[in-house]
Amino acid sequence: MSDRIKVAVRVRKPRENLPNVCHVHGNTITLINDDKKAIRLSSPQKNTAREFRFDYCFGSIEFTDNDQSEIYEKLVRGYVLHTLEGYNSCILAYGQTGSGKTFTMMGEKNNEGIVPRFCRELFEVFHICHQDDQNSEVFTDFQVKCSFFEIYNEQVIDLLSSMTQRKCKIRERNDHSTFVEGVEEIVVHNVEEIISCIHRGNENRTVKSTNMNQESSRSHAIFHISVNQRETHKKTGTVVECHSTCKLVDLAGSERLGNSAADGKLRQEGTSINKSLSTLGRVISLLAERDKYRNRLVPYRESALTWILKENLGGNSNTCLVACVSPENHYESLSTLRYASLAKKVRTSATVNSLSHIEQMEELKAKLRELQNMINDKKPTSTHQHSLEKRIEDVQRANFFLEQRMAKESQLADQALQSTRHERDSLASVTLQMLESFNWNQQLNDHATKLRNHSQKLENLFQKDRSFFDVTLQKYLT
Ligand SMILES: Nc1ncnc2c1ncn2[C@@H]1O[C@H](COP(=O)(O)OP(=O)(O)OP(=O)(O)O)[C@@H](O)[C@H]1O
Repeated sequence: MSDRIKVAVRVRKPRENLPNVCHVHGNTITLINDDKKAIRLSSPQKNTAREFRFDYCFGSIEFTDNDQSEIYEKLVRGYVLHTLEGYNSCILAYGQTGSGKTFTMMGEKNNEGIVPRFCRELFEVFHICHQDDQNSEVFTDFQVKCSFFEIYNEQVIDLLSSMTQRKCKIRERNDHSTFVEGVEEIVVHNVEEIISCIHRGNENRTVKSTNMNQESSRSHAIFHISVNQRETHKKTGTVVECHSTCKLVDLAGSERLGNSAADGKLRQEGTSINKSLSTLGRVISLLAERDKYRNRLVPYRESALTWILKENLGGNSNTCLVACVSPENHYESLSTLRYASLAKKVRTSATVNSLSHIEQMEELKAKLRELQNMINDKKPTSTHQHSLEKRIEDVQRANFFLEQRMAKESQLADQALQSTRHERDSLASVTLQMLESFNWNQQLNDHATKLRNHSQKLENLFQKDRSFFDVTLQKYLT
């Protein structure tokens, strides 16, 4: 789905005794000059007055809890749903220092901002889905991981790592999207775990006191949520997987160095912040006029911030910019509103990152084909070719020796086999002879037994005859 970046403006309450130069009417903002004359944000070519409209405008007259929940409900809830539908999302808070970016993103203890509210709702929806699963034909399994890092002086620092100041690198994938390598990704199972990650990361953020803000963020902070959903059809067993990410970004404040920075370190931080924000501005303005500057290279790589946000600014993402305005300063407010209205023109093209197992297999097969083609197409350079040829020679030589050794061993094995066979045959004939003599002995035994039986019978007959003779002789004598 191709859609433009949504832009919301949040005007905070002016500081004590300072005039409010920014007025909110519905979705329109009017900027008032110090002499109370309305300044028309006019186009330079035509001198016609023009009002700037945004998708949402929030004017904070009173600091109430409603402000935070109103922004969440009108603007952010939709992005929770996008994430659950499988789209990548990104919400960025932009504005001058002290304008309320951290307040908008993180909030305060009893008045939470976008990030904790987003996480709470995400887990609430999972809970509802699990309850629904009992009556549904599909079973959904969710896995949520989060990471939290900051970009401080152009370096990416992991805010959840157990190692202090763990620096990470930004890498590009084959599909040209970027990621932070080596950042700790924590698997979270419930709201408590994810909220504790937010708190832990916030405690590790680089914050300092400046002339403009007691607790000024000196870095861009990115809370990254990745959601894996696995839907299994109970009857058919078909599985559909879906992976989406959401980046919630609290940018460091744009600042006029004369206003905010005093010593060298603060100045250096301020310069680095302004540099990355101006690269973000250039990327946004080139993307806003994409049709006009189709052949111009978008300078994503010129700052760590734009390099990490590449996909969210010009690729597969539903993105939203919340521009925070401090209404006491006309110049700063004007600059923020101009930045925000430029972002309105940028289009991204979000697609659902969902894959069935068959599609996943196809994707893997395609990757395998790609790799095979790469191997086949690889044309070695002359030095590479030389070393390859040498290796082939070595392998062939080793192969020859192996063959020789195998032939010798097989000859020895043949000889051993012959002598074993001979020994076996002679043993067999001895066994046969022994068997024959054993049989003969057996026969002799049988004959002896028979003879013994016969002699026994003869003895019996003889005994009988003898007794008969004795009886007859007795009779005769008497
Ligand atoms: N809408 C608001 N309601 C209540 N308090 C606010 C609001 N906006 C800002 N504040 C308060 O103003 C102060 C400065 O806000 P915050 O630190 O959020 O500014 P920031 O834009 O993040 O500044 P920096 O860029 O210097 O970090 C904080 O004390 C914050 O509580």
